[in-house]
Amino acid sequence: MSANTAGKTITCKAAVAWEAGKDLSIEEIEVEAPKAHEVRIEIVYTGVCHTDAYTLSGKDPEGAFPIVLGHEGAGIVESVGEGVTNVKVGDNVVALYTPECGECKFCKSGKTNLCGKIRATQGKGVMPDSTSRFKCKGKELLHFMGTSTFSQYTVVADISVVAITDKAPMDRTCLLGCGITTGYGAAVVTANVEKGSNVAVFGAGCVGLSVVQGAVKNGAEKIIVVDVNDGKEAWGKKFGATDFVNPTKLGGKSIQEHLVEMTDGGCDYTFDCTGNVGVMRAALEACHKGWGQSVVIGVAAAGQEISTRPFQLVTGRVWKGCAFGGIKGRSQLPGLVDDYMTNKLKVDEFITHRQPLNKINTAFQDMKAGDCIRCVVNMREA
Ligand SMILES: NC(=O)C1=CN([C@@H]2O[C@H](COP(=O)(O)OP(=O)(O)OC[C@H]3O[C@@H](n4cnc5c(N)ncnc54)[C@H](O)[C@@H]3O)[C@@H](O)[C@H]2O)C=CC1
Ligand SMILES: N[C@@H](CCC(=O)N[C@@H](CSC=O)C(=O)NCC(=O)O)C(=O)O
Ligand SMILES: [Zn+2]
Ligand SMILES: [Zn+2]
Repeated sequence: MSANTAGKTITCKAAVAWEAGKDLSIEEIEVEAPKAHEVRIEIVYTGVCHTDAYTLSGKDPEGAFPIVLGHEGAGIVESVGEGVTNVKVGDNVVALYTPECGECKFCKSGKTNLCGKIRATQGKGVMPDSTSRFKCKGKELLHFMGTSTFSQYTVVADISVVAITDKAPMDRTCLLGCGITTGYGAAVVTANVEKGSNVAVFGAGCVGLSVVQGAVKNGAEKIIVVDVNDGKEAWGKKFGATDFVNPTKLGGKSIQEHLVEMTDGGCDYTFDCTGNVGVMRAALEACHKGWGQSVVIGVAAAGQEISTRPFQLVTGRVWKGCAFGGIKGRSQLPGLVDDYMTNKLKVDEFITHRQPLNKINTAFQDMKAGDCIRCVVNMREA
């Protein structure tokens, strides 16, 4: 399609979220050509993440409608706007909801993967020039997380995309656009789990299992998966967890008390991968006095707040969090793809469900079922 479509508007199918709390609607939409420093991508596969469902539910304070959701996508560059040098037509790419400009205060700090360059417009659902590239039935549609991967074609800022090898299958690399990278990075980059550590991972979905994978990579000794779903014990063990605890089966004892007993005083690292603020508190309080670190990864609903006794922090526990695992997408994602290609990073194992674009609402239902780790949507099957 690229030879004929560069510079022109493309009409394609997309799953449109017209309003909060309603199913997505498969529509023909118009996708404008990329402007300067923008890239138009044919999205070939996208994952569906709980954050998409969270925004669709209406609980995201930044959520606005109508919008094209989706942020876990892989595809092929169809055309580029003026001044784009980091990717070219035909490149296989992954869309990045955490961009990397390399020039802003955040990027230059060496302390975070959060890039400030386009965050304000991204949060408002528009491109960096404050306009949208999507239209449907004469109405403008908003962009989501700078990526909008639930469209067969999308436009992103050039700093929100990274080229990867064309040898890696896109139905797998799409998952590196969020869930796997988030959990793995949280363990390997954000916490930088030490060899021999005790680790507890609350919530064994795609994110939590990826934390387990990262903790194994860094040589953790004890990796305890905590989940209310007993079916997650086998999943945890498959990724290298050593223990499993169902917190609803402790006969009245709190999960933090149980973990402190299991680990001779508390965990060196804990991770919340549930988005439940009560779990976040338990994860902090399960940490070892003096040095235990708890990483918040889960996205809590609007209005929810975390709390604990300040004494927990006075006595040396550390509460922190991360987005996209602390991974810098343009610098570090190609390395993760290489790790996948050389069997150092599990990706295939996360795919439990598949759907075509025209069944994307079924993909959302799949995601909410207890047996789903990730559902991958084929965007060419509409
Ligand atoms: N910070 C970031 O950059 C990112 C955050 N997220 C967020 O991470 C969270 C996890 O995502 P997924 O793994 O895809 O979700 P998931 O729903 O597949 O997994 C969550 C797991 O937590 C378990 N769980 C629920 N309540 C629990 C409780 N009270 N105690 C113990 N376990 C409990 C569930 O049984 C499930 O196995 C979501 O909130 C998502 O929005 C996702 C990607 C990136
Ligand atoms: N918009 C929400 C917060 C949603 C959120 O925390 N998003 C994460 C990624 S979750 C991916 O599945 C994120 O990247 N956060 C950093 C950021 O700058 O948005 C709200 O307003 O609460
Ligand atoms: Zn996500
Ligand atoms: Zn930046």
